[in-house]
Amino acid sequence: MVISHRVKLSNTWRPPCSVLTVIRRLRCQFTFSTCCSECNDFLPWLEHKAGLEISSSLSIGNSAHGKSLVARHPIKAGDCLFKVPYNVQLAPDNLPKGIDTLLGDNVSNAAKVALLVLYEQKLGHKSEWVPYITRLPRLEYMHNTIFWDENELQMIQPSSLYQHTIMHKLFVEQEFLTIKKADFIPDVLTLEDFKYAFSLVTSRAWESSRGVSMIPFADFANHSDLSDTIVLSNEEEQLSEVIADYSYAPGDEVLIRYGKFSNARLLLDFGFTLPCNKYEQVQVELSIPHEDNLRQLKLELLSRHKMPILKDVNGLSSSDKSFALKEVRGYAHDGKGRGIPQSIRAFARVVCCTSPQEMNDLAVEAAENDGRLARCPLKDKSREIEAHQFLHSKINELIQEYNASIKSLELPTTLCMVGKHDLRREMAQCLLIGELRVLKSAALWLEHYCATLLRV
Ligand SMILES: C[S@@+](CC[C@H](N)C(=O)[O-])C[C@H]1O[C@@H](n2cnc3c(N)ncnc32)[C@H](O)[C@@H]1O
Repeated sequence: MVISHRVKLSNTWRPPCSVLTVIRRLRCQFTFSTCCSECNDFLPWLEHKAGLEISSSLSIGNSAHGKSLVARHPIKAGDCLFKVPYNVQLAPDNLPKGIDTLLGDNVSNAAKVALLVLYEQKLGHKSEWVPYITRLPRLEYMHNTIFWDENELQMIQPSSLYQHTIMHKLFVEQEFLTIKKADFIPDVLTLEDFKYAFSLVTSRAWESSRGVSMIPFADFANHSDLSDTIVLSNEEEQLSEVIADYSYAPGDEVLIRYGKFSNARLLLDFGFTLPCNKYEQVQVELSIPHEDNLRQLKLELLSRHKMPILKDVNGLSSSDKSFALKEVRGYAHDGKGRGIPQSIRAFARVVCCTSPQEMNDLAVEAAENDGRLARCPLKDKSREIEAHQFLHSKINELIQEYNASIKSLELPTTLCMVGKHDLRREMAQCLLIGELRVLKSAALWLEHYCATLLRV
């Protein structure tokens, strides 16, 4: 049995039974869902297609987050919630053979499944998947940042999600062009149709041995960062399944965890954010200043020690390096504990070197240890403080930027800011507030670290 993962795309940064506290159980289980009467015939249809029972304990409901899975009967931890065989999942090999062969490896599996969704939609009532296809959310209910207009995207400008959305858009456009070139696509198919289908895939599909699959029924489950319930792939029995980690009363919504995803990832791929996301993280980019005389030497030193720097959009080396920061909780007085990642501290130590001799000392120290550069505190305490103050100042700059953006989102809305835009503004606020929380925790940790060094 293996854990199923959400779809990974190569161009985007990416990054699904344990005991939880009673509070977590409450937050995971007791969300409000009502019965979805127009979905009553869905499970019987899928079970008939699969030729076996998929779930005896769940039904499809309506919740604040669209459709949902709801306990029909009391469920105990360890019970199987559902089993969906591979033969009723939509994967690239469901595409008509000619199309699949023509596309070959030229496009991603996600793009192939998107094409499959469009193909089945086009078949209308002739599609064998019609009960599923017609229950997929409509475009107006989707808020993945790929659908945000330029004004909306400006709201998340301080976040790396802004840049990732641009890259993601380019990627999807490229996939669309490749498919168009294969020449079997009717001209009426637009990029907008394709973006919609592609986003349905990123927000509902899972990776499996069949590539990428949409798993009907399973994909009505909503996400909670506090849930430990994940989708498993049973390769032996050729099915995807979910086992209950908690007990549920009839009417409780069953929430699963799509992955340990930050709000940036949730917003890009799924079109929503979580307040106080347990897996919040922020991407921080640092660079070696162009005016630094030792810049070239530093870049060479970093690349010799496998700390590659980012490539810019033209594929050229820039001097930026991106680091993922997670919330730092608490500060151990001895400076130990999780703190901020060693990799960003190491980078700061290199950036702050002021002579080739200092850089050489770092290289020698790396060779004498595990080969990784600048992982130990600098012997010269004041230089160690300087490196961490450099980080602190960069993080503080970001904090100012985030504060200003959050403040601007609090301004009274203009008359045209209604509905969809308000929702996206709230999501932007939620994203920035979460990332700001992470940045502030890192700044506090750095302040403690420097203050401790000054005392000893
Ligand atoms: C796999 S589908 C889940 C079923 C979906 N609610 C539906 O109506 O079909 C994922 C989508 O559900 C919504 N969703 C899931 N969990 C959510 C949450 N915790 N908060 C807000 N929206 C959520 C998002 O729109 C997301 O793209």
